[in-house]
Amino acid sequence: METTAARARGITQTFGDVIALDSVDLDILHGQVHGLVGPNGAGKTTLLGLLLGLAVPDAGTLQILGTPVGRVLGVPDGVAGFVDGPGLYPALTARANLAALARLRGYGASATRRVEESLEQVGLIDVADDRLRGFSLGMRQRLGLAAALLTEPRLLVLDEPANGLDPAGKRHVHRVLAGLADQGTAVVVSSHRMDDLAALCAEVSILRAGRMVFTGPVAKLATESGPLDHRVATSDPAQARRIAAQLSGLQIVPSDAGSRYDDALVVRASVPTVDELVARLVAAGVAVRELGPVVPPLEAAFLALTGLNDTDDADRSGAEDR
Ligand SMILES: Nc1ncnc2c1ncn2[C@@H]1O[C@H](COP(=O)(O)OP(=O)(O)OP(=O)(O)O)[C@@H](O)[C@H]1O
Repeated sequence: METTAARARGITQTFGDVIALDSVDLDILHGQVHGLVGPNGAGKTTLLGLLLGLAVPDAGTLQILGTPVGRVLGVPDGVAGFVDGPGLYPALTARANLAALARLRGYGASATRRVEESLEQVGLIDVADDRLRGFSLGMRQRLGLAAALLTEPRLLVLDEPANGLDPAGKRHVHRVLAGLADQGTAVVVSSHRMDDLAALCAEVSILRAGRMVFTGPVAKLATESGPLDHRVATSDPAQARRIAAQLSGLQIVPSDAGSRYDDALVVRASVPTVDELVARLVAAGVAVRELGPVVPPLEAAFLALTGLNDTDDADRSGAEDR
């Protein structure tokens, strides 16, 4: 089987004066969950829409499941998913929604099996005969995923599938997506937040204002952030500060008024320099009680690459999502 499920080269998409995607390259591999992340308006939905055949790019080439995408709209064979929320009928039950889709797609004898398996997979079997109208946002998201799974896709494209899900629901959906990837499906999911994707994705792409600022393995992204801020809580903060001040390549980060870091020291330094600080503290008899990055490395790389670390916008958008 071809290892690349989707390949984009130099994809550009404009809406009037707005350049939604600016010469974007992307490779989506079979057997992996690929995360697409970026701030509001970065171009995530536009890119996912292209993968789903909802639009054709103004420039560049796009190949999906081995077939070059031409100028004609339409979901390519073997591709399923949704952008801007799943399109479903509120007056129908979950089961009837899926049965209607299965009929539309002409699944014939395999329709019932596919409907029941999809409901089972997303954990909606117990509410399968409830009308969608009464469903929470998270349950609708799961039914949207079930609708995509009906087609047994080889490329699954989901715009913020964790939107509206509680932590247990999110874990469930993540398990479903990881299971599909294990069976060889290529899965693309978008999110605003790196930490949501870190646990799920082998590869990640970061868009900023229509430009791809990073695409590759998650492990590589962690090395992109440069020196991180580390919080160091010790038995003797004053002595720790004096020792830290003597280390080259280390910057002491001024604590905020009414600090969230209490009297712990916050230092900006590479990991080897932080290791050296710990060695010197211990040698001087200062106990290290807590040590860790203030922002996890992947989140820090995301914030640095998207420019969000200059403001507290990232914290705010995160709070909305949680
Ligand atoms: N149909 C459209 N008409 C005009 N402008 C559009 C259209 N679709 C997207 N845009 C613009 O293109 C840019 C990228 O939008 P897109 O929805 O792809 O971003 P996004 O990363 O999905 O954002 P969000 O996280 O807010 O969903 C934005 O500036 C948006 O306003």
